[in-house]
Amino acid sequence: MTRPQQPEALLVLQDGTVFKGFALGKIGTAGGEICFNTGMTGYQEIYTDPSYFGQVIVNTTSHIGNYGIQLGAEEESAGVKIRGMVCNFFSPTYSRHLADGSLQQYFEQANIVGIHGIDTRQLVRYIRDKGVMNCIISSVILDPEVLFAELSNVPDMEGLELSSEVSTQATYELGEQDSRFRVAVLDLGVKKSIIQSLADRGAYCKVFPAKTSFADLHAFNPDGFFISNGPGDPAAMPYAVETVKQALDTEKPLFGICLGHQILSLASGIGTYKMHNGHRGLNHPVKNLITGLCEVTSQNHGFAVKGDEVMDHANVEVTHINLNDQTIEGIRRKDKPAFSVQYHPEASPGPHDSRYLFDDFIKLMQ
Ligand SMILES: N[C@@H](CCC(=O)O)C(=O)O
Repeated sequence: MTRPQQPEALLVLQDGTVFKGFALGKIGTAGGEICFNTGMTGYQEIYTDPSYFGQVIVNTTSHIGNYGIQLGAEEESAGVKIRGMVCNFFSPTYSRHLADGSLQQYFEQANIVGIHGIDTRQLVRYIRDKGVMNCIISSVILDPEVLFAELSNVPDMEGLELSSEVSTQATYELGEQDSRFRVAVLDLGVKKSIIQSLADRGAYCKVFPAKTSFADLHAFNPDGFFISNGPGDPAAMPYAVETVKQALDTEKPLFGICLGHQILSLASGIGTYKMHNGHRGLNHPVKNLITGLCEVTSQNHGFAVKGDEVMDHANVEVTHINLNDQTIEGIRRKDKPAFSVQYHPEASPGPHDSRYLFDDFIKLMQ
């Protein structure tokens, strides 16, 4: 049996390096920041995580698509958020009785352009050494020079505010209305499983658009504030920093995850920076400095908070560090009931070692 001819595709990096492969998903052209995720599973949760908005994801696990997709259950938001996808082996067919369809159809419907047949080991080693950069994929422009010229239209992630593009437009509520705790969730690109993790612990959550004023959050009369994950550069979000500063003044508990951690840091006077390469995967070792225990964590971030500025801060203490590169993974305020982590305790996908952080937030509200 001969295999059907597959359409060709090109991947061009910002420094001009060209990779040749085959088209997947929608036939077209897409550019964004190229990032690699080392997770072995959970591709649909990754593609629908709003924190990946504007990024082209390289999956280092070699088989993608083989278990299909599930609508709802494995979506972290309403639909695909990544800009493009790169993998080694892409399976257009799938095998799982619970699946609702193929990843190929899912990407076609969401207009997601991808490329497969790429030696992702070579690609990842390359971008790991050179550092994060933009890229462009196309299955219609097959001249590398023409494609390279198109790359100049792809914006740099540094300085980019993206939360308002993925945040909810209208408020909504989750959980039981007569719950003991009311949580105001600032949606900077929140993952569904985070709100679910709060609701599962008895919190009645009201989710607000990214640019909601503090006065509107406060009018909900919350027992605590939650500042979500999300895409883009935290330094380009003075509006969220201002909201968090005012929330801190209430002396009510505040918990931030990933982008929310970076915003709490900025609101506390600690700067952020763009990393050489982000952390994206499901097995990043983190040490909890309070308990002395290590947790294996799910991560997705390209920015981080400045370690020296945390260490020198009179009112902020480091609670968690990354055991691979000693970057800051968690902080807490000494003078306020506020804490945050750079990684993703809700996992989805990933290990569940860090779910205790949601319990800690609930305890703080008690
Ligand atoms: N956009 C931020 C935060 C990501 C997140 O919240 O998941 C970063 O890349 O560092």
